[in-house]
Amino acid sequence: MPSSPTAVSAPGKVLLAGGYLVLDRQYTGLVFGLSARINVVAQEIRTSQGVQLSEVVVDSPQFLEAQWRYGYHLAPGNGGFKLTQLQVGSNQINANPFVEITLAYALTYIVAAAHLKSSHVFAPVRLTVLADNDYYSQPHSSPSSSPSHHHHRFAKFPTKLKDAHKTGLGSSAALVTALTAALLTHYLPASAFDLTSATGRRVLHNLAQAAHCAAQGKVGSGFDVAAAVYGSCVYRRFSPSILTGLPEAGAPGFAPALAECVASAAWDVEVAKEGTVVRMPPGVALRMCDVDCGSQTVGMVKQVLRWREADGDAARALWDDLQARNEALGAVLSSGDEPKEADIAAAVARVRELVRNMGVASGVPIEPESQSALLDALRDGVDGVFEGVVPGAGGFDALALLVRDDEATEARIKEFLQSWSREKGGSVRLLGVKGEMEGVRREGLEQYDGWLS
Ligand SMILES: Nc1ncnc2c1ncn2[C@@H]1O[C@H](COP(=O)(O)OP(=O)(O)OP(=O)(O)O)[C@@H](O)[C@H]1O
Ligand SMILES: C[C@@](O)(CCOP(=O)(O)O)CC(=O)O
Repeated sequence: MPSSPTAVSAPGKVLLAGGYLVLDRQYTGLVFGLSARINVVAQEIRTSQGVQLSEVVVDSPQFLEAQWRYGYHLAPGNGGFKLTQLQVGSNQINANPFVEITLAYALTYIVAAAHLKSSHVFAPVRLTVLADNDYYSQPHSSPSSSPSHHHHRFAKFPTKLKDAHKTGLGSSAALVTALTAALLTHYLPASAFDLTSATGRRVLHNLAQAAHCAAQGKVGSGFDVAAAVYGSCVYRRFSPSILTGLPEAGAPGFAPALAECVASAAWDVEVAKEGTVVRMPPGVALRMCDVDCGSQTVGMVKQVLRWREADGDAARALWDDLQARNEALGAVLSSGDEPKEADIAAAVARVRELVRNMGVASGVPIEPESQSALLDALRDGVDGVFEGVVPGAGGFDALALLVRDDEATEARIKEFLQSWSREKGGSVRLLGVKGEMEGVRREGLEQYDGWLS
């Protein structure tokens, strides 16, 4: 009997306050999960009786040529599973390192940590990835223009995934987290992995962080994976040294090292969400704007860290002040009494001020002038917009706004952004996403009608 399909989803992220600081364990980030989710459905592939296949198929049916098929085998010297991408039709192989590395990590972990025999055979599986449309800024067959009932939530994009313009909501972290969660839930008994338990989430978090760092080729703060697992939180990063001894997937010793790493007590990450540590007050929404003006700055993190190194005491004083203002913003948002709109606006403005100072001091366009002008115009010209920031690393790509949570405000923002885009050139657009508290979760299958083959 094939097992029944398993569906999970993980949210996107926005770092409302704490960009750069959160790279250092002495500081924290104010992280919000977003209502845009990446869903993964795991289904057993039926094979003819007696036929055994070591195969995993990953499909992203919203995009062109987005299927990745892998065979896998155990690598010698306890190296865990090594994957080999198989050609699909006559198409050139297009690698997806986030998918490939996550599969290698999750399958290896399942065998190594669940004490399965190393000769363990997995029933072949198909994983279908469905992402909420706001992760990508391409025009698409929107729900209203698509009469077919099964396209009501997930759009078809007329591009390959590599050509899709991402909006920066953390698709890779949500993907890695949801894929890992789907595989662990699908292959392990509930007694060995339970997504809803604190232990299950810790295993998922540690494994997804390790896989995401390997796929990215660098160790960031990891706030995006934390948001995908835990949802909105105050985040203090893990010490990067936890990952330094880990061999590459497939290299000798990888399997036991991964199991040990995931279970290690050295994970010193702190995720605070109990009580009212992080939340949006009633009547307030966190909204995102996509700023698609084409300019991008690379190396921002390096340059800010270089300034911090060089400026020593002055930089430390600025970061300490900014941390206090970030915490004050968190406190205003989560205070038991309903905060006044003016208090929210003032707390965000105080954060913005020091972020701008950090940008000037480091020479990095964290809140570039064009973004300052847009934020000021929204705040001063649109009723219901309290304040906003350039989130995360800053730059030209996005804005996060704190606004009154009603349709009239939403309509005013949209209208304002249309005329702003017309007058200034470029394209600024309000996304549909809102801040949301919940992290990874199991999903029912009904919402994927028409997408599962
Ligand atoms: N729908 C999807 N199906 C399969 N893989 C996906 C999908 N969406 C994203 N990915 C993977 O994630 C990668 C994009 O990750 P990247 O970290 O560059 O962007 P992001 O996480 O969305 O943005 P940011 O890090 O700026 O928040 C893609 O190249 C692909 O490997
Ligand atoms: C600059 C940094 O603190 C935030 C980057 O955030 P984003 O990718 O711009 O959302 C880097 C990090 O936390 O890994």
